[in-house]
Amino acid sequence: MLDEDDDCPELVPIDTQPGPPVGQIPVTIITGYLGAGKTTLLNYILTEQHNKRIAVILNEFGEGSALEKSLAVSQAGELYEEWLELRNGCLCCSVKDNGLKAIENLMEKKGKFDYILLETTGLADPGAVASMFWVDAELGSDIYLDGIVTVIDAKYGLQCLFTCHLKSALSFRQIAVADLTIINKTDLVTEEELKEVKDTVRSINGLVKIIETQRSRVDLSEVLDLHSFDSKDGLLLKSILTVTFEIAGDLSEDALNAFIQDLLWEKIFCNKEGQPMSVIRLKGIVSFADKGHQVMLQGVHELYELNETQQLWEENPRINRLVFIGRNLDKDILQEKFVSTVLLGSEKN
Ligand SMILES: Nc1nc2c(ncn2[C@@H]2O[C@H](COP(=O)(O)OP(=O)(O)OP(=O)(O)O)[C@@H](O)[C@H]2O)c(=O)[nH]1
Ligand SMILES: [Zn+2]
Repeated sequence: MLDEDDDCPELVPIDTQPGPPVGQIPVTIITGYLGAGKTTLLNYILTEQHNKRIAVILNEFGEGSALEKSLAVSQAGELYEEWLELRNGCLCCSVKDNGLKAIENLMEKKGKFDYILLETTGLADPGAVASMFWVDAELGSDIYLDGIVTVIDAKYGLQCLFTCHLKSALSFRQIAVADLTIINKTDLVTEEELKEVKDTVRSINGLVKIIETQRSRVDLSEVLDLHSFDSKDGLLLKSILTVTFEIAGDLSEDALNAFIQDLLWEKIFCNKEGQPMSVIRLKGIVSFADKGHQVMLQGVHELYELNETQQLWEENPRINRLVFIGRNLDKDILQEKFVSTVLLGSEKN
């Protein structure tokens, strides 16, 4: 719950739960199927009275501009736009990784924001976007995920939820991971139809908060600063573990590929109970002996990539930092495998 004092732009959570560290910036992911009213919601939020500097990131695929994302920033009430050129690979990972990079770049240039709103494309899986923020929080990012808001078109949104395959899977996931659902365009449906939509949402996500709107007009306090993940380990993150370790030295690139493939593809690593480890998200900075630059490891489910970064190791100690998020992970076992098979200079190399 937040202080609503108008003279106080620095809103400080006063709850007693272990919240995010002071100074971290909340991100709200706004998702929902094509045309549900996401942009309408963002515009509404930006023009409402508030004392926040809000950065909005639009991850949309406009006509012919798939390689660019528009970035609009509301500062002291005025809206200006800045175009960031972002390299764009696959929909899920590159878009969100670049999204985060864009935020970081922008903060460097323009100073910090109080709040970030990220509109995903109507075709995005918000779960994958969200996992990006968990892993970056682990790596000490300035940004934390505040909540996932899913906008639903009351008239067309769920119409074919159980008939059209692609759409249903997406809409289903968007609702399943939501902390808040906004059933929008209530002007287009009858009471009965609205109730049906609400029941469907409820059946997919029994815990989610539901708000009904026209033109996405919501009370800002219902959307921002939800702190959905501060104490959420028991819900969405249930049984999902994070393992982080740091190992000094150089790695064998071939051995690292083999290790990752065993982990992500073959799933041959098990925890002490014999359950196979399952990785949802993987990220790291690693060192290869023949490379002066740091190498970034990025993985989402079965996909991963290793890319040389601009960052030189120079005189910095070469320390590999790895973060794994997933189920049945065991730090001791993972680290032992990693050190014995991937690290150069260990017995097997
Ligand atoms: N009748 C009605 N139309 C609405 C309402 N809210 C939004 N719209 C209209 O719905 C259309 C889509 O709204 P957007 O906000 O662009 O939807 P979006 O989710 O951002 O769409 P994409 O980014 O293309 O996925 C626009 O023409 C809006 O004017 C509403 O409550 N009622
Ligand atoms: Zn939009």
